[in-house]
This record gives sequence, structure tokens and C-alpha cells, in this order.
Amino acid sequence: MAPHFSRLHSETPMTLPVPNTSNIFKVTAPHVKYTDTHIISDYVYHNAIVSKNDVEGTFEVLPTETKYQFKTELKVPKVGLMMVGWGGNNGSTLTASIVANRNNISWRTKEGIKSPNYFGSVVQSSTLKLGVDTKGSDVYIPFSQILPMVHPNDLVLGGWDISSFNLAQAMERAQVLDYDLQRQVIPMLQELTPLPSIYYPDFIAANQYDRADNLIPGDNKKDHLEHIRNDIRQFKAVNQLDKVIVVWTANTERYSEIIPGVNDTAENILKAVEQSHPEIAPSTIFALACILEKTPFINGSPQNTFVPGCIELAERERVYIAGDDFKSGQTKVKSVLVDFLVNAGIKPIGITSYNHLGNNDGKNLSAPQQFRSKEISKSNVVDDMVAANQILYKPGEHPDHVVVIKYVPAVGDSKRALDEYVSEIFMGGKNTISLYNTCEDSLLASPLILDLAILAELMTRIEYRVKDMEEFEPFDAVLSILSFMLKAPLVPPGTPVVNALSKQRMAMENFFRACVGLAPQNEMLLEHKAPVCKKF
Ligand SMILES: NC(=O)c1ccc[n+]([C@@H]2O[C@H](COP(=O)([O-])OP(=O)(O)OC[C@H]3O[C@@H](n4cnc5c(N)ncnc54)[C@H](O)[C@@H]3O)[C@@H](O)[C@H]2O)c1
Ligand SMILES: O=P([O-])([O-])O[C@@H]1[C@@H](O)[C@H](O)[C@@H](O)[C@H](O)[C@@H]1O
Repeated sequence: MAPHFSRLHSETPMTLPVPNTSNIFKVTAPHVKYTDTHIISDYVYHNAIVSKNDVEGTFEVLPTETKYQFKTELKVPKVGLMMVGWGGNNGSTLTASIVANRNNISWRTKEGIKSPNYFGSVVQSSTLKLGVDTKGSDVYIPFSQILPMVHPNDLVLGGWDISSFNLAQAMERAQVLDYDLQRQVIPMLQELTPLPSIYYPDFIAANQYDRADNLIPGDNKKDHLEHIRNDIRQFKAVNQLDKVIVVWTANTERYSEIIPGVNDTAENILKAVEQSHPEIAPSTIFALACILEKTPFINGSPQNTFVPGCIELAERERVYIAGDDFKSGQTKVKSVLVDFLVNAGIKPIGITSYNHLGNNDGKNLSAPQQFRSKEISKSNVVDDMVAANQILYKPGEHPDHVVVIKYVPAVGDSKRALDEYVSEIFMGGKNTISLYNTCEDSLLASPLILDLAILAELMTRIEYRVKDMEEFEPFDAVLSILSFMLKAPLVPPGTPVVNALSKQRMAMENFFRACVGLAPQNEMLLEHKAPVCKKF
């Protein structure tokens, strides 16, 4: 009888260092092919089709297999990141932070010397398990090494703002970064000035009026669309870029009304722009401009930028879009905690998310219509987790869920977030979890802009095909694979929305694993649970 595998000693998992090349590992297997330009991997996607017998209340499960082939272009292009709202807290903080990282600028604080980093970026500061070593210990690599990706330090930065402040002035206005860091990056940031943008007062709070001194002239929305398109082309040409990614990190807009014949189809929305229809928002103008320029566009705010006509145009033009609303703080915690509670068989019945903050985002959100956009994106995050457990919740039953945001200038960007989760537990018991969270909100959101832009660019280099497809094709235009970074994930019409953070991370990680020929991470650790008859 073959020797049983001896009990493993629990060695600390190993994380390989971040190399200066993208070929930190190679998968040796017949189903993975490396060429000079691509990785091509075969992947068998396992699913299970369930049919219910309503009479007996039983299910029949039919396991299925779909054979995919993924092709990833290895060459990392020269990429520009253009931010709409570049002069805001997020945009200026991210710009200063990239400059600090790129130039390895450290700074002094009362706690001592601080060094630049990309903490909070999944791509730059998280790892994923590659496999186990010959002793059975886990081997982890930096997430950024699973496939060749753009490094944040190499991003060429640009963008637009309705405020004329240069990036140094914007950074000072934001009051997010330590002074000794600001002092050192000012010379580099004062050279950076946002392009003039489009400002339709009706879409953001009236209290933003004073900032709006950097505007594209006129009120013709078709001219505005073409102006933005030209800005993108010019930025790409002047900086000799291969690609540009545009991220909306400008103010939260009110929701746009969906009007049949205006913004319900690709053809109608382009016609509505020609007619300068009042219901076309600035963010939608930017999205349309990007789609027509074959440039991925990501919405980091909660408004419904992607009205049906915009989505239809993206799908027609096969240009990637993603949104909505960076998932950075309370909502990120909520998408973990509710997932944990419900999957532990504990029933949240009351969720209260209160916060106050004093930055310009909070000022804009102090207006009812802009707050309503944010309230929607912050409130829908538990729907999928609740719907998945019909033991705890009857169909249509939901926890009480309240979102409160108050504007308190005195605290600046240092958001104070208080959350309370009241749950029913065993035998009529109650459990209350209270959380108090304070931090510079922009330091949580800025790294997500990097992840969104870098992964969106990576997705433009990956194609797939299944049986009967001669050619490789891009994925659906709506990049739901980016949902980990977003509060209200946009998904292809008619497909499910997943908010649980663990599922979002699993989907993203396993997709990239499949692109290099690795099976999904399943954490079964069978090698430690069942006798194995062969060495690792
Ligand atoms: N933690 C976070 O900071 C966080 C988390 C999730 C979502 N968000 C969202 O990200 C966005 C930016 O957040 P922020 O803290 O940087 O806000 P901010 O108010 O500091 O920055 C927004 C910037 O957008 C500019 N702007 C407004 N309308 C514009 C337009 N039409 N074109 C170009 N620029 C325009 C403003 O002048 C301002 O400089 C907000 O919508 C916010 O709700 C932020
Ligand atoms: O990310 P999160 O903490 O759930 O939500 C945040 C809100 O609590 C905050 O009031 C708002 O200003 C930020 O834009 C962000 O949306």
C-alpha cells in the first residue's frame, strides 16, 4: 500500500517577492500555451442546472461543463488614466500619491517617517494563492503578478475638472495628505492642470456653483460630446499612449429620468445629445464620448450614468464600461458582515449606516437629490445575500436598512461612520454589532481608482472563445468582473447582481487563474484531509 502522506507541519505560507518582470511564474501543463505575445489557456467551466419539481418540492441537478479558451496579450501598453473630477479629493490625493510612490518620496509625521505605498489597492497590496510547495505549504504571489498588468507608477495622469485649481492647489484644498508630503510634491503637481469640463447645474448640488470656473463654453451637448472626444484623442497623441482609461470621480449627480425615445436606446440617446436634451447628464456625455472613442469608462459615483441607451451603445461598440460608486468604507464592511451573518444562519433585522464628513463630497451630498443617488447605492448592497437565504427571510422580506449622511465641515475628509447591525439569533435572542470607523475617506477610495483602471485595461487584453467560435471575442461590454471595487455593480442586462465581497473577490481571482490555466481556488485542502497516494 502506498505510504500515506505524513501530517503536514504548518509552515508560514510563502509569498514570493514582487519581481521586476511579469513572468514570476509559469504553468507547465498541456492545456496552457505560452507564445511570445500571448498566454492561451483551456478552461473547463463547471456549472449545475437545477430544475424544480413543484409538486414534490424536489430539485433535479444536472452538472454541466463548458470548454473555454482564454487568450491574454502579454505586452503591457503605455496607459493614460484620465479622471473626471481630477481636482477633487480623490483625484488630487491619488495623483499626489502616485507622484510620491514614483519618486519614492518619504515624509515626516509626529509618528515618524512615512514611506509611500499602495495599501488599499487589491492589485498592488493583496496576494493570491498560487498553490502549495513540496512540503504542502501555501505559496502566495502578489495579485499584480497573476497576469501582466500596468504598474500605477507608469500611468500617465490627466483629466478634467469644473474647477480651475491645478493639482497642487487641489491637493491643498482637499486637506487629505500630510503637510510634509504635500510640501515635497507641490512642484510636480502645480504643473498639472485639469482640462475644462461640462457643467450642467441641475445635476449636482447648487453649493458646487462657486467651483465652476473651468468650463467648456456653450450649452450645446453635441459640441460638448465632440470636445471631450477630442480631449481624449489629444491626450493620447500628446503622451504617445497606447490606451486611455477614463474614471468618473467627479461629484455625485442626481439620477437621470429614463425617458422612452430619449435615453432608452443607443440611437435615441445620440439623437437626444444632438438636440441638447436637458435630461442628458454630464457623466453620460463623458460615457458616450468614451464609448465613441473606444475608451473604457468607469463610474465611481452612484448616479445612473449608464442609462439604457448608453449601455446599448457600449454593447454595440464593444467598449468596456463599469460602475457604480467606489466601494470603499461602510458599504464594503456591510458586504462582508451581512454575508457572514446570513451565512452563519444569523438574521440581520436592522442595519443602520450613519456617517458625517466635511469634505466637498459631503457638501454635494447634503443636497437631497444627490444624497438620494448615494442612498440607493448604499442601500441595495444586501439584497443578494438576503435573497439567498429563504430559511431566514420569507420572499420579499428584508432587514430594516437606513442610510444617513450628514455634512459637518469641521471633520473634513475624516469621515466618522457609525454602523449598527441588529440580528435575531438562537431561540429568540438578539445580537447587536456596533461599529465606529474613522478615516480619510479619500485614502480608502483613491486606491480603488487604480484597481478599476488597471484591471479594466487588463480586460481589454483578454479574449475568449468556446466551441463553434472561430475567432476569439471580447467579453460583454459591462465589466461586472470589477464589482469588488463598486457599491452598486453594473451587470449585463438581465444578469444577477452579486454584492458579497467574498464572492466578488473569488470571481475576479478565479477568472484570472483560469486565464493562466489554473483551476478555481476552492480551499478544500483535500491533501490535508484525505490520505494521498502520491507526493506533491
Ligand atoms: N471615499 C470616497 O471618497 C468615495 C467613496 C465612494 C464614492 N465616492 C464618490 O467619488 C466622487 C468623488 O469623491 P471626492 O471625495 O473626490 O469628491 P470631491 O467633491 O472632492 O471631487 C469631485 C470633483 O469633481 C469636480 N466636478 C464636479 N462636476 C464635474 C464635471 N461635470 N466635470 C468635471 N469635474 C467635475 C468638482 O469640482 C470636484 O473637484 C463623488 O461622487 C463621491 O460620492 C467617493
Ligand atoms: O463607501 P461608503 O463608506 O459606504 O460610502 C461613503 C459614504 O459613507 C460617504 O458619506 C460618501 O461621502 C462617500 O462618497 C462614500 O460613498
